Amino acid sequence: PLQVPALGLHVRGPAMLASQKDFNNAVSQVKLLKEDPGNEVKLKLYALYKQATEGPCNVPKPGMLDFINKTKWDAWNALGSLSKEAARQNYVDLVSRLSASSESPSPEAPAADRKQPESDSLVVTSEDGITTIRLNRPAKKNALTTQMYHDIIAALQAASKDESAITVLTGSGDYYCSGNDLTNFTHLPAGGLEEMARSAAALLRDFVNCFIDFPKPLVAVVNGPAVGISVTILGLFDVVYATDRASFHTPFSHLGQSPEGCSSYTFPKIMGSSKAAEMLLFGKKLTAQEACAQGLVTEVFPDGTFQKEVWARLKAYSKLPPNAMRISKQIIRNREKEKLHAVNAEESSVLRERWQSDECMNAIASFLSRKAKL
Ligand SMILES: CCCCC/C=C/CC(=O)SCCNC(=O)CCNC(=O)[C@H](O)C(C)(C)COP(=O)(O)OP(=O)(O)OC[C@H]1O[C@@H](n2cnc3c(N)ncnc32)[C@H](O)[C@@H]1OP(=O)(O)O
Repeated sequence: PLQVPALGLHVRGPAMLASQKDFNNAVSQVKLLKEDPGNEVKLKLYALYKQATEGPCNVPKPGMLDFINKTKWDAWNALGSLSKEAARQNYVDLVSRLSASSESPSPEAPAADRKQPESDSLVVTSEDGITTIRLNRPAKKNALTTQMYHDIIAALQAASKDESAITVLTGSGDYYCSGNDLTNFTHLPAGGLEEMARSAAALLRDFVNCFIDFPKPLVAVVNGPAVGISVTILGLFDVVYATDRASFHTPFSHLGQSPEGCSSYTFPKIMGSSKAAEMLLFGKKLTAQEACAQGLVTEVFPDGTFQKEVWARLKAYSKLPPNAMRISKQIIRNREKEKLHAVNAEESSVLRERWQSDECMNAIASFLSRKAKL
């Protein structure tokens, strides 16, 4: 069979083509799927549906800022001159594969061990004197949604007042965090791009302020690669433990953006101005060992023993007198606080402008249409 490269679909001979009735049934079946098939598959379904019902893409390309319609248009347009009949067949085949996989149980794990369905993108637990805030969107590499920024703020505020001695931020799955969820920029409010940038800058400022003001020892347990804001705020943690699988990447220029999380101030202080510039201007990705050598990471552990070693150490530290730890942190942090708040305000206001720039819009559109990866 011929391949339609962008979507990996097959074109069959006429004898095997699905009827209109099969197609109508498949359209109804999609609504009954038990599991959300994810955006990429939904985009395929959309494109095939349009091709099957209207033929090759025949509408003007939406504007650059109209992310969602432009992504849909790209998917439809990528089907080129695929015939309506072949598109119908591919749609039916895809729905039948989706229905089969949503009905059969996952073979990976025995029932007793299987992970419960994710109900929440952030999980907060308190045990052994440690409050753990866990980013829990492993399928999206723990990218931070707008709701997660709000939830992390609330979790930090609660942790600052709870009984625990130490607070930890970590991630579920193979990533620590892939930074800001780039689809946050596609939900344009009534006030348009300007209003989106204004409210995102206000939220960013509140979010970073919570890290600046956090009164107890704050530890990052970096369980895998870290990108963007999840890297920059590490400069506001007290201790950063990383697996040797972790990497540290701040691709702000690639995204038409600029540094946040006070990194324009903390990174040059931590690693010197030229190493900081290589990361923040040129997006140089550091290995865990490099980040440790440059002072951003406290200690690197082999991935195989990472969790065991780190948690054993944190449990021991959590038994130290909590007031002494708080007071020591205050002395270390207090003389810097005013400066950090000023830096945060400036970075947030520069980003507010950046988010409205063509450079930024183009970079995000490019990610969303999956033409580019870091
Ligand atoms: C209040 C607002 C404050 C804003 C503060 C600003 C912060 C700035 C930043 O944080 S800049 C950094 C932004 N992050 C990125 O640019 C990372 C983008 N992601 C990638 O480049 C890659 O996904 C990867 C390198 C992290 C991982 O690549 P890999 O091939 O291993 O995995 P996938 O690409 O297939 O990813 C799996 C699914 O996860 C989705 N995803 C990953 N990261 C993000 C993200 N940052 N935003 C949105 N979605 C993300 C990816 O799209 C895949 O989803 P799918 O399975 O539905 O396709």
